Amino acid sequence: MSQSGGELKNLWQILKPHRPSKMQFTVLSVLVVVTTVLELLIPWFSKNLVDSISVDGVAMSVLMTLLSIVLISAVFEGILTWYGAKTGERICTSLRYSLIGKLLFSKVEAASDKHSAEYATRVVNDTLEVKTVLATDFISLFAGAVSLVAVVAMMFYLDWRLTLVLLACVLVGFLIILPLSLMMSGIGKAIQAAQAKLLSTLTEWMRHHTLIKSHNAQSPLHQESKALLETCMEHEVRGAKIMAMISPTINLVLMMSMVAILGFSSYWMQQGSMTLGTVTAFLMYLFGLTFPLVALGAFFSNLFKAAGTATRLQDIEQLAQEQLQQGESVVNASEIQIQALNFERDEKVILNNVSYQFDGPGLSIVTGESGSGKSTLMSQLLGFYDDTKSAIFIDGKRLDDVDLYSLRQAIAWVDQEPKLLNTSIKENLLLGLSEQPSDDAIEQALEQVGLSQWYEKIGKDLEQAVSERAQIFSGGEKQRFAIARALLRNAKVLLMDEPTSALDKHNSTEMMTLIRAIAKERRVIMISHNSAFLQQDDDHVHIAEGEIVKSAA
Ligand SMILES: Nc1ncnc2c1ncn2[C@@H]1O[C@H](COP(=O)(O)OP(=O)(O)OP(=O)(O)O)[C@@H](O)[C@H]1O
Repeated sequence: MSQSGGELKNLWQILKPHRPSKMQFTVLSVLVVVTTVLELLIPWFSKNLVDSISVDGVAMSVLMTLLSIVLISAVFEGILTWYGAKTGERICTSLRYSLIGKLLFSKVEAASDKHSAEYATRVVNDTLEVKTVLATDFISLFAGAVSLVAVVAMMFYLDWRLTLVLLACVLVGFLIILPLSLMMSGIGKAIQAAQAKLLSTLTEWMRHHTLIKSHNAQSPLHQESKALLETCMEHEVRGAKIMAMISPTINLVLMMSMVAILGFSSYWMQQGSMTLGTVTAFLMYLFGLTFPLVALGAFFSNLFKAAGTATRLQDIEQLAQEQLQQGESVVNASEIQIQALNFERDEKVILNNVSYQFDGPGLSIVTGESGSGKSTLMSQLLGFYDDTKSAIFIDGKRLDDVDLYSLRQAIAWVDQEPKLLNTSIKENLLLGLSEQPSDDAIEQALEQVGLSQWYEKIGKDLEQAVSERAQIFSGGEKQRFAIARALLRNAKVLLMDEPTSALDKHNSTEMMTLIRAIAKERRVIMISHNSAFLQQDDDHVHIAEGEIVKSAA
């Protein structure tokens, strides 16, 4: 199969689950047929009108009928355009929703080789190409194809000689336009790739704005953006060049047709084998052909552009998905057992034959040198990696058989640099909660983590936006906020990755007091480089080169 053929097949596979219902398709077909029939009647009645004109005047009944048809036809055309666009928009929205779901439910490692902004570009921009084809071009093509067949039939009926002249011109035009449309496929793909690169780079720069400023990197990056913009422009200009060739070609075909038709018709009129009314109707039908021909040209060029993006969208459709809410529920997570766990990536052993057990409430401190595998071990407990699930048991149930949704309700992860979404304080705190706690319960959680003063300071306004760089928090406040988020979901186990790393001595001591208080009711597994925090009763796990070398309860 040719490359374009393969891409068209991919596009169909992507769109198939989102195609319109039978009902929508029927409504659309009826609208197309009615609109086309009405449009075909206009030249026919015009012919009757022209042929009825005499020195006595014009036949009023023919004139009134013609005016009524013109009005009704305009109304139907409006309804068809609106309904077609609505159907196309629905398909595009359904496709985007499905792609966003694939991204959100994908396995941790499935999407890790791409920059996140690149996926965002694909979902928003690549689907725009698909939407153009569906919401406008397809409907135009559908209506155009029906009217093309009908117009040609009417023309044959009016005068087959003139129709043959016209068809010969159209065939020549079509053969010129088709290869140009095929060229748009490759250009479409190149434009999408260049725009995705620009967007992901810009997102990255804005995310690390302070890093860039502090390193005086603005000018070189600004220059770099020029190269990216120029690549985008080059592809766009190539696309515009092709489009610039398509439109005049269509016009040229129409002009040639017009000259040929006028020449032949004046000859046949002088011969007496054709009336003025027939020529008028024929010219009106010819005018009516412009729309289907332009629609055909636009459809093919945009279709190949959309097909070019289909492979990129299929990458998202095919991301390995995680199945949540399947298997046995985790309720307490009071016993976490790791049995001979091995974790390897890129032929490198990261965790080697790790066995350990965490029971009930209390504090476990995981120490080890940088890169020894502490965070990797903790992330195994959330069931992110299929290949290690059989080595982990929660309350006696193998992680393979456990419902991951309930597991992640029971075990909360507090990152070293707590992640905050660019939304309100409240939405950040209640992330993923199905039952919304009251504002009082939120206030209590904030008080429990020592954020009462901070809460007063922000005017107790939970709807306040948390910007991406979260300037309303200090490092320690952000950590506490993330702990409050874990407490609000009533997690039974808290995994904390170096919660004191960004804090001074005073704040570290306060944070440890808070963690110890929380560990009275829950199991807290805390990664730390600082073994000075260890107290006699603590459970201490020391990792070196992916192996547990010392543990004490
Ligand atoms: N999914 C993965 N694919 C490839 N390598 C990985 C993966 N997960 C972890 N690693 C590698 O495993 C090693 C251990 O990383 P990890 O983050 O667990 O160390 P750490 O002990 O927590 O270090 P630090 O104290 O500096 O945070 C690193 O070299 C890391 O790159």
